[in-house]
Amino acid sequence: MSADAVTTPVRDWTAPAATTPVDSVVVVPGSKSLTNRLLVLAAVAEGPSRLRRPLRSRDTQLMADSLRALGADVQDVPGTDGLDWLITPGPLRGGIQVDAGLAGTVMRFLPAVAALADGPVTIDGDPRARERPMAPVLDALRALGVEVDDGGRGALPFTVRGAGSVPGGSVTLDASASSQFVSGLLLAAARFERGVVVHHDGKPVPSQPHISMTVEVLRDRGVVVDDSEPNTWRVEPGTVSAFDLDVEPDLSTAAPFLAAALVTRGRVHVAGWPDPTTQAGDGLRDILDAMGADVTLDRDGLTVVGNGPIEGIDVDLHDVGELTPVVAALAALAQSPSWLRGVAHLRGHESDRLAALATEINGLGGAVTETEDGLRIRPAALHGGRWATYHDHRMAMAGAVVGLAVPGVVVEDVDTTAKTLPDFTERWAQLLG
Ligand SMILES: O=C(O)C1=C[C@@H](OP(=O)(O)O)[C@@H](O)[C@H](O)C1
Ligand SMILES: C=C(OP(=O)(O)O)C(=O)O
Repeated sequence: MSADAVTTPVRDWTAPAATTPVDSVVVVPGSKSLTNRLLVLAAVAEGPSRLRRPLRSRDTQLMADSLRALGADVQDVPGTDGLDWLITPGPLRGGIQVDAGLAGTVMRFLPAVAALADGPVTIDGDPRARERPMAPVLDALRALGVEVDDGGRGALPFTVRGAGSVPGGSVTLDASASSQFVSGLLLAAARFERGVVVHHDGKPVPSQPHISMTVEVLRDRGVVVDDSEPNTWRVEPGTVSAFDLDVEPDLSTAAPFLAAALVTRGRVHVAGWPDPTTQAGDGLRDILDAMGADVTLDRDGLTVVGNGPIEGIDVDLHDVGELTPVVAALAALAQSPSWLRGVAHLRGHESDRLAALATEINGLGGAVTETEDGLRIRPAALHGGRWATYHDHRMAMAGAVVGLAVPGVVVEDVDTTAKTLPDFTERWAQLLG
């Protein structure tokens, strides 16, 4: 959808209340963050790559479509479990427009790739995407020798004037609003003439596991990355090796399903939980344990059992911000107060998640106070009502979690979950049997 597109009718969905404890084995699809990183790397690699069990969702389709427009051949091929992606890199071409939708990974990862194209690449997205912070990436690209036209907005839409090559070099930016600013520069930097040295200067960078993920996927492709100095990342110029690999399941997508074990005092097993992993969602193990669940990781996967009331939690979510909506939903159902801290940057996510969570939980009778960088959530008796989702997949999933315990929660525009999980409501029905 472009910012000017006509909006389609939305589907409201009454979240099913659980009448019995859930007891379910859940298979979640591939990680959004890994799929979109690997698609980018495949498009700048030295040969064809195969992505097995990739996530197929709005965010990853937008990335695949954008890379096709840029000249990569991205084919659907039958895999062992659904369709794989076979990506053959081609000369990167300009003279195109691409749609980032509401995908942070597309809007922040593509500009550096577009800079390698042989002409202008215009990137736009949903209306809300135009409000998401973008300026540090565009300014950094300019400092690295790339021409970017953004009409002075520092936001979508903008045009990267690809010149076929990027000089690269050293750049300082403030990545306190999003780790994706750093990841987006590093992912394409091996193809810059001098590589890149990125320095962060500002409040701490959020979502550190996502930067570790970027560094790891680059190193696994033979790219030399030095992250030994705090807040500095150096990528040497060189080639990116082609690959053939399985995408790990998306652990952040697992969050609402695991939360259901606590809410219903049931049991949920997520198959194939990777260990070790750089995914932020792995933080769920400690968070759910602290909220009163029994959490067991073994070679088959992760099992979460809810045996008693949900405990409130005092937690800094700065590194794992994308878990906040589901943690807030659990906190709203807890028997003791919670304080979710360190997530001011969530105001620039798909929605202003702090405002959205406070508004929606309070709208059901909750007791939530927004702080500058988080939420204070006190126990309160909740009642049914409408739950607005603000085009935010994780708001919809948080509404589903609340609805397990509170009959009559109507999640507006539930299909916004297509950003990362197109068949969310079917999977939720399966979870509840
Ligand atoms: O690089 C990535 O794949 C992501 C980084 C994080 O972004 P922020 O650092 O903007 O929070 C995370 O919240 C987002 O869901 C995915
Ligand atoms: C912040 C998120 O997404 P994006 O990749 O669009 O930033 C998210 O999925 O929680």
